[in-house]
Amino acid sequence: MSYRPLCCLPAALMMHRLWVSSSRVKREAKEGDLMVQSNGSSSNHAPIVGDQLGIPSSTMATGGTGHVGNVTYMNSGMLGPTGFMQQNAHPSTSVMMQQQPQNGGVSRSSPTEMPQGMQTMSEDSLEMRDYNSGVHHMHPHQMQMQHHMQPQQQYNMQYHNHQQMQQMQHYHQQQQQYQQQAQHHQMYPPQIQQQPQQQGQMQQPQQSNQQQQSSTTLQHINESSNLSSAGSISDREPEQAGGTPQRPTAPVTTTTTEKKSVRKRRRLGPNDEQATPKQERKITEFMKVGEASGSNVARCLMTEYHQNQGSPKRQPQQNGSNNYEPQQHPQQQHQQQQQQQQQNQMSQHDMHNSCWGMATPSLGVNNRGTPTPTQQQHYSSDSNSNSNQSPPGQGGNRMVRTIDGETQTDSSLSQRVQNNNQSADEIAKRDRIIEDYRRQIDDMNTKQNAERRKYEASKETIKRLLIEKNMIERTALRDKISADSPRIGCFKTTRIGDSFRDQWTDGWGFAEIEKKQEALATEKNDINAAATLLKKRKPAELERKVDRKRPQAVSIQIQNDSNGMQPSTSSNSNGDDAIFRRPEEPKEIPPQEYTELEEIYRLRKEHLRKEETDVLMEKERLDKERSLHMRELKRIANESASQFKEHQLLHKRYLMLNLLGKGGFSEVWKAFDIDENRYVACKIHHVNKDWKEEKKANYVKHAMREKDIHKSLDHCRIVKQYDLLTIDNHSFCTVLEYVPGNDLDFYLKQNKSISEKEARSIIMQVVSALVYLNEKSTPIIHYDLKPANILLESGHTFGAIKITDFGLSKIMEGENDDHDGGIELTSQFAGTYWYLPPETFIVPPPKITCKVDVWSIGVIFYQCIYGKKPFGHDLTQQKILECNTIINAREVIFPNKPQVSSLAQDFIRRCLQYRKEDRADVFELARHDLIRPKLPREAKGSVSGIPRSPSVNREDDNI
Ligand SMILES: Nc1ncnc2c1ncn2[C@@H]1O[C@H](COP(=O)(O)OP(=O)(O)OP(=O)(O)O)[C@@H](O)[C@H]1O
Repeated sequence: MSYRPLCCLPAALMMHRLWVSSSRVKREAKEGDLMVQSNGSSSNHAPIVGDQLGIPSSTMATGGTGHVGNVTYMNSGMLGPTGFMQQNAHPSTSVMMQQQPQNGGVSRSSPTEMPQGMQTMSEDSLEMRDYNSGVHHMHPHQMQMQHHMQPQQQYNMQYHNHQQMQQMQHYHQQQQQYQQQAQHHQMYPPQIQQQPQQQGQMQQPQQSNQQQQSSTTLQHINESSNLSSAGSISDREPEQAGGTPQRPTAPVTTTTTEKKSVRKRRRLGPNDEQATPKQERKITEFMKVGEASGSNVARCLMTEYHQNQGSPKRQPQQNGSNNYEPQQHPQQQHQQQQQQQQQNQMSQHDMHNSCWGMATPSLGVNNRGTPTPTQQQHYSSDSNSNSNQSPPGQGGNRMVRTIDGETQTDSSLSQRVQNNNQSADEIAKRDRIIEDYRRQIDDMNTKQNAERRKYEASKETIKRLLIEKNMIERTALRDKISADSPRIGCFKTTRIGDSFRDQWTDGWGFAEIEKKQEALATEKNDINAAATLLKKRKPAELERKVDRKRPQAVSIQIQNDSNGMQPSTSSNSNGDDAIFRRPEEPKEIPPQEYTELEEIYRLRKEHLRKEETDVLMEKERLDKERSLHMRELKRIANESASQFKEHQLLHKRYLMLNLLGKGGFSEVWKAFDIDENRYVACKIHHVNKDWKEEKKANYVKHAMREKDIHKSLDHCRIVKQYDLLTIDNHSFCTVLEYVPGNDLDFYLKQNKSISEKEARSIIMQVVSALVYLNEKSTPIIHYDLKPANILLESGHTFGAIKITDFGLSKIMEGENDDHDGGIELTSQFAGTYWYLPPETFIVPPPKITCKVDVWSIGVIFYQCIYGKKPFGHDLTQQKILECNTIINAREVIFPNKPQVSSLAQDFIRRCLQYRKEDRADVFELARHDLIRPKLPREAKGSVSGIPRSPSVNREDDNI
């Protein structure tokens, strides 16, 4: 950048610089650091000013600050007399006017400063001249600031830069025009003088009342040919030293100020004023000056100056600046403006003086590069508190005091130094706070990492413990199975023809029971025989008493028995006996002995009956054990053969524990979800690699449909589906809610049948789930309802149930599907035939509806109560198909035992109607008296709009 003496600058260029400096002024004013640029740490400002003004830096620097003050005075002197600065611009702006950026006046304050400067200069056209950059050029100092800024601060500044880009572009173009004109004429052409006014009118119409002042100012600028000599600090000095023109307004009462200015110039020496400013100065150097300096006095005065100027744009937020000052409330602004207007005429002169007086320090502030916007904001806050909130009168007094002599200037200098120190303290304090925050963040991160490690460790521990527990359980189970196998039995591989098959062989427990039963039977026979013989030996006296016509053979038999002889077959004797041998007639025994023996035999028979019952119960138990044992043996065999037996962790989440069961194409594993900390059932679907592609596709299609249907269901009587995982190319897994108990099929195998009450409880819950399925916008047919798909939560039949396995489910959707008429049956002969209705066996099948499930409910209810299926109980699936068993199942027949209520029978009958049109639907079942909610007597029959079922008399409801 090049810097030209102010005296050589055209007015337009000076205007531009005024704007540039005004933006500095804003920052100065906010920071209130009049002497910032005097800080030796940033030498780029002071030398520039000194050189430009012909004042050596060394001379200017008074304690590192005085030269700035001088420079500012000089600048003020340059402009002050014109009245321009008095009215419109902060005196410090004159310093900026001396800067001649090489890029054609592109040099400007940072956008973050600019708005404030604009506010300061907004009363005339000056501010517009700085917005003539077609491209945003970051002020070097701003760049430097950004370099030192925190990222967030940089972002803020860049953000504001961006906001002001377009506005700046317009001004920049104008600036270039002015510069070109100024270079041509080297004088102050009239059009340039007028231009700012016009622009001011365009850009700041609210400031039109100050245009006259601007014109005056320009005129004074023209008249100020000896700008370089006007190197005074305040507006008063130029009047003295430079012989500058009079102020058009406020009466000149600047004696004190002028004296001060003169004294200051004298201190600087004559050469200072005459020194030719250097041309080559970097704006960055300028900006660096006074980085750490600040002055509350200047800030205060500056603020008051602006208040007295009545600029409504004083608020930094209005122009998107970097929030150097807190935004003032509009009402507060208005009040201040009113106060300022009232006092304006009275204190205008003083104000102007004070403005010029504060110009010097404000230059320092202007050129002072505060380290961060945050700091600037802080300073501005101070400034605000010192100025904006102070009564104008007080501000005026302060200004007067400030300009009241050199002693006072010295004191203000020391105050500025003090403020600088305070600023440094503030910065240090903020650094400490930032450091504290950093430390806190680091601590939190460390804690978070530790927590994460702990969490991972807990998961690992849970996993390890679960595996350990499972291994123990597995071992215990296998040990038990091994121990039970000899007693209960086991599968033995035997050769049958050419092939080998696993055949079941009962263990010794069954043999023992057989032996017991045989022994009991023998004993029973013996007792019966002895009792018969005893009767034959019954004494005559007793005989006569009882029956005088008693056959003699009986007494003979009793006699033989008492003699230890086997009873003869005399009772069966025929003619042959009489020919070959005639048995001896049993001798009669004494009545006492007969009575005793008779009692003994009777008691022994009773005992035998009890023993027989016990043995039978034992056999039943053993049978149950055997079915459980057989299932466990199969399960263990399947588990051992499974690829998931080694406690795999599916998707880093599901720990496979043990196999629950194996279906046609799937295996269900109990697993533990270590993310959710709950047990789940993982149903793993396998696609056989050897299948044809078509079959594979069909299987996957069904599995996907099951998944899609199941995941949309949310009912307490339906097993929930949590997740779907892909395991490999041939298998995937659906993660289901784990139901700890057995399924109803296993329970019925164990217990044959259950009570009607328990059966009704189960059926009630199943109907509830079916109502849910049928109330959906697209109803769902389960199609595979059977005891194996009803899970008993508690493991017995007097608890909650959940239905599962939607592998064959059908959704009643699509254009061709009529919800009432039904849907096409696409997979005929799939499912379990005992539980499917007749229409599903008809070829071609008619449309099916939810009444398929209703038929299944009837079969399940019947089976639960009677312990057998109503149709084809002893038949295999194949036989049922061959014999058309279900197609011929026109009427259900109820056994006499166990006794079942007519309500239950009616319910079953409504389910097992041959024609689906005659059969009840799910909603009718829900309304059936058997399972509908029991309500108070008066409300019966009219609850929920569901009419009471008329078919059955509730008197029978004695289940
Ligand atoms: N969510 C679950 N919670 C607990 N056990 C379950 C769960 N789902 C299924 N099981 C059990 O897993 C075993 C196998 O279930 P699956 O549904 O595969 O059997 P299936 O119905 O006999 O087979 P298929 O699906 O071929 O008809 C059954 O014993 C069943 O009780």
